[in-house]
Amino acid sequence: MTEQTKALIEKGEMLPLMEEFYTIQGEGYHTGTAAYFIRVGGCDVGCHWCDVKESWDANLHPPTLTNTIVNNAKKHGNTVVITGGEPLMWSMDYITKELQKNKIRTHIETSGAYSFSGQWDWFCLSPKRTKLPLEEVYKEADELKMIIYNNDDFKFAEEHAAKVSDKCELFLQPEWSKRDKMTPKIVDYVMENPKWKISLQTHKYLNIP
Ligand SMILES: C[S@@+](CC[C@H](N)C(=O)[O-])C[C@H]1O[C@@H](n2cnc3c(N)ncnc32)[C@H](O)[C@@H]1O
Ligand SMILES: Nc1nc2[nH]cc(C(=O)O)c2c(=O)[nH]1
Ligand code: SF4
Ligand SMILES: [Mg+2]
Repeated sequence: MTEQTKALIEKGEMLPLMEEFYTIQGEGYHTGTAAYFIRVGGCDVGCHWCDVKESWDANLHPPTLTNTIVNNAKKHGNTVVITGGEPLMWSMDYITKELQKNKIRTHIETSGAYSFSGQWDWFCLSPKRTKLPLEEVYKEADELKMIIYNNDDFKFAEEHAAKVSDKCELFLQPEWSKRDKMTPKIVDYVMENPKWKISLQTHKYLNIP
C-alpha cells in the first residue's frame, strides 16, 4: 500500500470496501425499510458464529475513495447502513459528514469495540464477549441488539441493557445457526421481560442480501 493510500485511509477519505448493495434492512428497529449497505472490511473481534468472516482481513478489500462510495449511495434511497467487518476500526467522520451533506441518513452496525467516530442518525450497538464495547459508546446507542447463541446470553444481554440510555431500543436476535433452539426461548423471555423486542434476520428468510 502506498503512503498516499495510507494517509487517505487515516483521514477516512478511503475505506477498504468489501461490498455495497441496495436492499431491505433485515434486522432490528428499522427492519423492512430500504437502505443502501456499505460493508467495510476488517474485524478482529472474532465471533465464532460471525456470518461474514470473509470481511475480517482488511487486506482482501480494496481501498476505495469515500467520495466514490458516497456517489454510489446517492443513487439509492435516503438511508445508508454502514456495516462490516467492524466499521469503527476506521474513521467514520468523513463518510458520515459527506452522506449527511447529501441528505442521506447515516446508520451504523457496530460491536462498539473501537473508539467512536462519525455523525450518526442511528447507532445500533451489538456487544460481543470477545472484545467488549468501549465505555464511551454506550451513550451513543439508539438500539442495542444482543445476539442469543445460548442461555448465558440472556444474562449478558441484561448487563449491557443496564449501560445504555433509557431511550435505547432493546432487541434480542437469535444467532442464525441456533435459531430453531433459541427463538422459542427468546419469545418466552420477551413476554416475561417486555422491555425487550425480538429481532429476526428477516433478509435470510426473504433470500435477499
Ligand atoms: C456482521 S456484523 C457487522 C457489524 C459489527 N461488526 C457488529 O458485529 O455489530 C452485523 C450484525 O450481524 C450480527 N450477526 C453476525 N453474525 C450473526 C449470526 N450468525 N446470527 C445472528 N446475527 C449475527 C451482528 O451481531 C451484528 O449485529
Ligand atoms: N438485509 C440485510 N440487513 C442487515 N442488517 C444488518 C446487516 C449486517 O450485516 O450488518 C444486514 C445485512 O447483511 N443484510
Ligand atoms: S464483531 Fe461483527 S463482523 Fe466482527 S466477528 Fe463479530 S459479528 Fe463478525
Ligand atoms: Mg449481515
